[in-house]
Amino acid sequence: MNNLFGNIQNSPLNILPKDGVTKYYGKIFSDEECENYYQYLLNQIPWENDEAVIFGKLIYTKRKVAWFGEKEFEYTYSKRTKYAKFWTPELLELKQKCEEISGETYNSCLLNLYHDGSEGMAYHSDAEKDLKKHGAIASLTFGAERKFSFKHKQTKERIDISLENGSLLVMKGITQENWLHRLPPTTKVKTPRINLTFRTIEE
Ligand SMILES: O=C(O)CCC(=O)C(=O)O
Ligand SMILES: [Fe+2]
Repeated sequence: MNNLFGNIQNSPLNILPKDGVTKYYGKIFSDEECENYYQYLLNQIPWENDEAVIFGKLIYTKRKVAWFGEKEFEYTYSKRTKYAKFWTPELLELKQKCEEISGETYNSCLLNLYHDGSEGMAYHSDAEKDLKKHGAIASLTFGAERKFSFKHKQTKERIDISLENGSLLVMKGITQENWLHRLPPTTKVKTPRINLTFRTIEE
């Protein structure tokens, strides 16, 4: 069906049974686009690994991070204030693609580089005060396919999904209020995965 944005697949179903809306669009890039973006991100992003507090979350793992946005948004990093770097043309392309497909807008992006399955991210929700309340978060995956898990804060119900190369996942509505999510470590994955989460910062 054609709409404002061209030829977009039917909106996928909510993968959460209640208390939030999270949609998995599957692979949205061609194999060639995936490879080009993967190489670009791996080699051209100024990855940093250090302790950091981003959106109130202490980061102390081996995974690397980078932070971009439409302006120099600030965040606390090892007790120093760091500023978002301005979008690169490639990140802007990726942002626009997420916006077209999800029908939402974003003004910043946190990037994560997990070198292999030994690196992951513990259960958390992304609902810090700087983030727009109930704002959508669009998550892109390039590289290794990894499992991603949700856990309901009250019922402890779990939902697992596999995030494939070139895929888009969008969490929105009251998802962050009611569900935690994590990227579990695994011994099975030996290659890097790059994740981009597009978000909306409110000042
Ligand atoms: O790597 C992922 O898929 C998730 C990353 C994440 O949850 C975050 O950066 O807040
Ligand atoms: Fe998150």
